[in-house]
Amino acid sequence: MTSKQLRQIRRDEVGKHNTPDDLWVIIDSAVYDLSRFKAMHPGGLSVLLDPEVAGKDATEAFYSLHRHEVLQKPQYLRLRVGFIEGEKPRIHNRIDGELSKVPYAEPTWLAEGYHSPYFTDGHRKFQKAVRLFFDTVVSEDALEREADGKRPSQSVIDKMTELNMHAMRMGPGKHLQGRVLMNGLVTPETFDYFHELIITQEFARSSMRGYGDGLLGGKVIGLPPVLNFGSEELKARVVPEVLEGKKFICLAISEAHAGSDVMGLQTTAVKSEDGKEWIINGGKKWITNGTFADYFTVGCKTEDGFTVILVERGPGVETKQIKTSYSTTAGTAYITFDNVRVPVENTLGEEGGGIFVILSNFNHERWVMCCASARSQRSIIEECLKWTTQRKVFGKPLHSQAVIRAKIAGMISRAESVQNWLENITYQMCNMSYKQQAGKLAGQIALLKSYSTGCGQDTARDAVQVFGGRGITQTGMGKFIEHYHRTIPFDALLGGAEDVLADLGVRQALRAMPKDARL
Ligand code: HEM
Repeated sequence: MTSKQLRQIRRDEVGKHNTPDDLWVIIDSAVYDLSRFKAMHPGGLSVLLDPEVAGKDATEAFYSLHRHEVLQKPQYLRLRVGFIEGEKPRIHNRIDGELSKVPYAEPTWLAEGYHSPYFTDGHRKFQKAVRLFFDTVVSEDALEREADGKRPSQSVIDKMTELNMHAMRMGPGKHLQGRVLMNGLVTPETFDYFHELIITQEFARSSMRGYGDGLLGGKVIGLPPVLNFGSEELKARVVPEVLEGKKFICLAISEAHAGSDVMGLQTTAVKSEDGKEWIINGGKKWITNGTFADYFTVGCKTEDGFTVILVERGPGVETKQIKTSYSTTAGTAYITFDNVRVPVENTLGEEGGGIFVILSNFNHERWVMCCASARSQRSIIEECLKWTTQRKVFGKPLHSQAVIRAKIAGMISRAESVQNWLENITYQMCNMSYKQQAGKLAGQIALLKSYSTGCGQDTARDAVQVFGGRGITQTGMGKFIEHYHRTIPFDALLGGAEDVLADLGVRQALRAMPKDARL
């Protein structure tokens, strides 16, 4: 039935349909005929026959138990028979491309009436376009792939290519030259780290963690060594097809034996007798996008120490799926290299200089993770504020409990502090060379990464308390809380474990201590 055929109905007329065989309810001004659906209702029959529900306005009861999206599903939309005379539905969830009006659901630079020293109107227009793109093109695929565990659809990757989004996700730089970015909303010369932050944060807003990584997270960390340390010939061959979403790349460093301890890696690369090839043997574990990658940026033990080499999928390369806390859409892999022969021209940076290649990659990688972490925490706050408003306990909204408000206060304070520190660091990045960033920001970024994922873990724990059993249920009201709580430990590991990073930040500070400083 189309909306044109829906009737205008008086409230007293609805009241007459209050029996098991003739059962209507009002939800947000719309009238639903549940007569045939009642037996299939996942929440059971008796709740629908309650005298406060059957033939009555059940808006409040409905929203304390269901997400708005339930009513948007075609099979339930069909139950709608009309609208109450003179009334219009008012309730909505996220509106495509629009900013949320829920307090703290947006960072202050986007919230009405607030100001920012960092973001311009150009950034705001860019954000609007990116959000609309994600809401209308990516979100649905994110939900579907997260559910079926398949990699993100090629159609989404291709649409991102049309906007040059894969290239923009690599940050500002030469790789943007000659490209039309976001239909011309920003030029390659003016694209800065704040634009990149916007893309990453809009991305994280989908709250589908496995999909987020599946949507070429491997490229964000695996391609920079090629861009920054590959030969011109290698770059000309590899970079365009990766930035066009035709081939996929991942970063393969961690192993079953070693993670943060990069120098303890055991995959070896030995030169062939004629010196023209590397022969690689070993295994890599927890490699994001590894199951579908065509290229692997591999950390190897070599005669001179540690060397990074680009390996192409071919004989001797085998990838197997690893099931982690999040969905297999991320393509997390266990990879084995069995006498894999690679031309020495695929060496990235100096032979034996791999640690420099990896370290120089870490700052940007961790900063990207901070962007995502700050945004994910905000989405959880939005969920908690909505839930505690619509959920009634002891006849009052859940937020009438001081303990609940105290938890939300902690969440807001953490998310705001992470975002504000992040914006400051981003501003420094915009005004520093890559080398200056390495010197001045490695410690700051490591500390922020450690701090933000720590905040995320606290927020996940508190959000579960706020949602109760729903916070550990994969469908229904708390589904995003369950997802966040299940996947947040991963954020705290990748790019360096929390404690290791915090320690790195302090060690960097100690290195910069003036020799003559005394109490
Ligand atoms: C158009 C009307 C309705 C539809 C389409 C509908 C649909 C659903 C669906 C799909 C669920 C599964 C939970 C989820 O995934 O969110 C559910 C659960 C439930 N529904 Fe409804 N429902 C409707 C009206 C109502 C009303 C009026 C009540 C009365 C209070 C009610 C009470 C419940 C309860 C108690 C549950 C179980 C909730 C839980 O497990 O937390 N439903 N409903």
